[in-house]
Amino acid sequence: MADTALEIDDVSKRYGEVVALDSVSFDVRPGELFGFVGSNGAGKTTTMRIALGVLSADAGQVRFGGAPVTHETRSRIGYMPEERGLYPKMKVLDQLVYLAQLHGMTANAAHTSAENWIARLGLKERRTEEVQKLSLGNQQRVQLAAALVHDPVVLVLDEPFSGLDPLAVDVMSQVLREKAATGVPVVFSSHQLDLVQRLCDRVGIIRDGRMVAVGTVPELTASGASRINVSVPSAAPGWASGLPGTTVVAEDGERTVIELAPGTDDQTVLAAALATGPVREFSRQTASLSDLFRNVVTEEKPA
Ligand SMILES: Nc1ncnc2c1ncn2[C@@H]1O[C@H](COP(=O)(O)OP(=O)(O)OP(=O)(O)O)[C@@H](O)[C@H]1O
Repeated sequence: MADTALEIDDVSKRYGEVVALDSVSFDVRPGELFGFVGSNGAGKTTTMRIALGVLSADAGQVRFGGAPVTHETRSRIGYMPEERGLYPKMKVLDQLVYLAQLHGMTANAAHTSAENWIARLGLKERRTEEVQKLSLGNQQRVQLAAALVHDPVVLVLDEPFSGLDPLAVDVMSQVLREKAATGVPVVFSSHQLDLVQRLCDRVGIIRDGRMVAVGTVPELTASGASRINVSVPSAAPGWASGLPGTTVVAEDGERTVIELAPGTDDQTVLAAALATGPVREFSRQTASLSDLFRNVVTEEKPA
């Protein structure tokens, strides 16, 4: 089942009067790390639970490798639920071995895999401790191990980075990258947009149960306005005002931030800057997922 995509196709879900998902579609391609972002209550957990099959959709379909997700496929998904869900009194190693066997591994294979992930995730000294006695961050590492221990062909992780220290964030990031590099589609939700931008191949933004953007960050930010930072020490204040196709968004001492309307040639701005005297800095601001997110979640809703 390697090299197959996870497809969420036109999925809708209501909880009574609440429309949690309204025709949500996106796909997570083989080998891809896909970041799923949205405000609180936007519908991420609901989508992921439906993808896993622990919740049924009212309409639409989830497919893996082109076929609807079945009980068999489901057992090959690695899932990290938001509410977590380990057995608190079970010891780390026992728990992982048990979960791997539950997913169909032999006792030997389960043991080997559990020990591998324990080592990989820095849990060796904790392997015989009860999960409930671990710190939250370490519990989360165990939770990741639980999602990986049965060698899943798809990974669906609900906020795997929340509450992790920077070192654990690095470990988690590396593991997810490595897993994707083996051809597995990996989707995770997160509110840490800088991290999502750094780590993910593509992102999907959900708002009030509807997908409002799907693509790479450069694709999603390409059509919007871009900003440049200009530093002109000898310019008079207001030197940039009135340049066609531009808006001055900040002026702080010698530094001016100028927003270019789509299609505006930045060389016109450079020429105007040079006309004031020496130019110390002239650089484009990298478009950020945070800016894009703010724009799409605060836009007026379509009628
Ligand atoms: N069991 C439930 N019963 C009723 N409404 C629910 C239930 N679960 C979720 N909802 C509602 O469905 C919508 C989507 O919730 P969901 O948990 O999927 O959002 P989310 O994007 O994961 O949010 P968060 O970032 O806060 O985890 C919300 O309006 C939520 O209140």
